[in-house]
Amino acid sequence: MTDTESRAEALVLYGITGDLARRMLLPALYRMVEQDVLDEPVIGVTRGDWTPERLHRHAHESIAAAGPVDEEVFSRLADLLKVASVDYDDSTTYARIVEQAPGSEHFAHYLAIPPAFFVSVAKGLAEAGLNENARFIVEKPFGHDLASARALQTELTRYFPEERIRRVDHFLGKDAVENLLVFRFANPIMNAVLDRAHVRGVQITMAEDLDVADRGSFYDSVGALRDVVQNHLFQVLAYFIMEAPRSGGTQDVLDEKARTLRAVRAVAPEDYVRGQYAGYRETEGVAPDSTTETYAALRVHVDTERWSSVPFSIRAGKNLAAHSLELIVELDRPPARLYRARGAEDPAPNLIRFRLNPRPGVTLDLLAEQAGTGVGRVSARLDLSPLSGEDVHAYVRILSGAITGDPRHFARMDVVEEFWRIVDGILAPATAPLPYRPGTWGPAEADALATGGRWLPLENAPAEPS
Ligand SMILES: NC(=O)C1=CN([C@@H]2O[C@H](COP(=O)(O)OP(=O)(O)OC[C@H]3O[C@@H](n4cnc5c(N)ncnc54)[C@H](OP(=O)(O)O)[C@@H]3O)[C@@H](O)[C@H]2O)C=CC1
Ligand SMILES: O=C1O[C@H](COP(=O)(O)O)[C@@H](O)[C@H](O)[C@H]1O
Repeated sequence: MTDTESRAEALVLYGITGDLARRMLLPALYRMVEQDVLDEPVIGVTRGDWTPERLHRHAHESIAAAGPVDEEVFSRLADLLKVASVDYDDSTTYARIVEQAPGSEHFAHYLAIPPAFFVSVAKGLAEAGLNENARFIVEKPFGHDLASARALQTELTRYFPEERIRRVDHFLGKDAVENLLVFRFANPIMNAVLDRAHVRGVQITMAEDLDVADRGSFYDSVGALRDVVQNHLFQVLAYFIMEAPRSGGTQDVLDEKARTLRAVRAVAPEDYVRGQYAGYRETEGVAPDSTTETYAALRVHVDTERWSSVPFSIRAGKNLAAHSLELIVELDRPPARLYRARGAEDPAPNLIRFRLNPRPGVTLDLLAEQAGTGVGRVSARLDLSPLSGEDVHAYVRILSGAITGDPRHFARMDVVEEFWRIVDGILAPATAPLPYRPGTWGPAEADALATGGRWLPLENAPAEPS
C-alpha cells in the first residue's frame, strides 16, 4: 500500500487500560463521536482478560472524569468500542483484533503502551500478517538518544515502511502551538520584527506546578530534558524559528521545519543547568539516589540568517511556582535618550508574549504616554481561548490523524533526529542536578542562561526572585 493518507477502517488502541487512555484518549474518542468524525470500530487491546462491559464501564468513568457525559453520545461510542486480549509475544493472538472488526482490511494501530514494547508489537503484527495495509502509530518517547532512536527506527521499518509510521507528539495537536505559525506568517506586522535586527532574546518556559505524581518510575528513567524539552518544547521552538514554508501543505511545512532545525547548534554542556526538587527521591518508583533532573534550562543558538546571535533560553520543570507555558520575545530597548528623562528607569522593552497554556493568546507589552505620569508600559491582550480547544482537543487531532493518515500533527523522523542531535552532548551530565525547593522557580544558577541574566516574569504567575 503506497497511499499514506487513506482512511483506516478500524482504530486499534494498545494500552486502553492505561493512564494516557483514561485521561486523554477515551475522552478524545468521546469528543470525536460527539463531533461526528468517528464511526469506525475502536478495538481496545489489553494483555488482561477484559469483557466489553468492563471496558465500557471504564470508558464511561474516564470520560465522566473529564466532563459531563451525554448518554446518547456515549452509547454511540460504546457501540464502536470493542476489546481484544493479546499476548504481545504470541503472534497467534493478534488475530483476535481482526475478529472484533469483521470486514475491515485497513487498520490504524495506535500504541499507548511503554515504548519498550513497540518493536514486539510491530513484529507480532508482521508475523500475523497484519502489517500489510496498516498504519503504525507510536506514543512518545521515540528513543532515549540519537543512536537508540535510529535503532528503533531501523527495527520498526523492518515491519512497517516509514510512510505508514507516525510518531505522536501531542503538542503538535495543540491549537496554540500551531497558532505560532499562523500568527507569524499570516500577520506581516508580526513577522517583520521577528528577527535578529529587532529581537534581543527569546525565552520559552514550561512551568508545571505538579510533581511527578504516580509516574515516578517512568519519569525517573527519562527526566525533564527527554520528557518535555527534546520533543514538546523543541516543536514549539521549531514553529517559532522556521521560515515560511512554500505552501501550507503538510509536506512543505514539515520540510521547512526540518531544514531550519539543521541550523540549530548542538547545546554545549555550559549552556545547560539541571535541577531536582527536594523530596523527589521519596516518590514511589524513583531511585533513592536518583540523579534524574526534574528541571532543565538550556540556551540554544540558531545559525540562520534571521536568528543568528539571538539567544533562545528554554526551561521546563516540575513542582515549580506556576503552571504555565509561554514563549516571550524581548525586543531591543527603545532609545533611552528619548524617554529616560520622564522616568527613573530605562524604558522597558517591547515584549511579544505567546501564551500557549493556560488561556492561549498573545500579549503585547508596548510603551505609551500615560495621563500625567509620562511614558509607561501598556499591555494589549489578545485572548484566543474561545477559539482554541480544551486539552483533550490535541488528542482529537492526533487520533483523527491516526485514522486519516495526515502526518501534519506527528513528528517526522528527520525532525526527531535533529532534536536528539541538538541535545546529544548533554544527555549524560557529569554532575548531579542542583536542588530546588518545591513551589519555586528552580535553581538560581539557571538565571545565567536567560537573556540579561533574568527570566522574564510569566503572565499570571508569582514574581520570580530577582
Ligand atoms: N500518561 C501520560 O500522561 C503520557 C503518556 N505518554 C506515553 O503513552 C504511552 C502510555 O503511557 P501510560 O498510559 O502512562 O502507560 P501505562 O504505564 O499506564 O501503561 C499503559 C498500558 O500498557 C500496558 N502495559 C503496561 N506495562 C506493560 C508491559 N510491561 N508490557 C506490555 N504492556 C504493558 C498496560 O495495559 P494492559 O495491562 O491492559 O495490557 C497498561 O495499562 C507511553 O508511551 C507514554 O510514554 C505520552 C504522554 C503523556
Ligand atoms: O508528555 C508530557 O506532557 C505533559 C504536559 O502536557 P500538557 O498537554 O498537559 O501540558 C507532562 O506533564 C508530562 O510529564 C509529559 O510526559
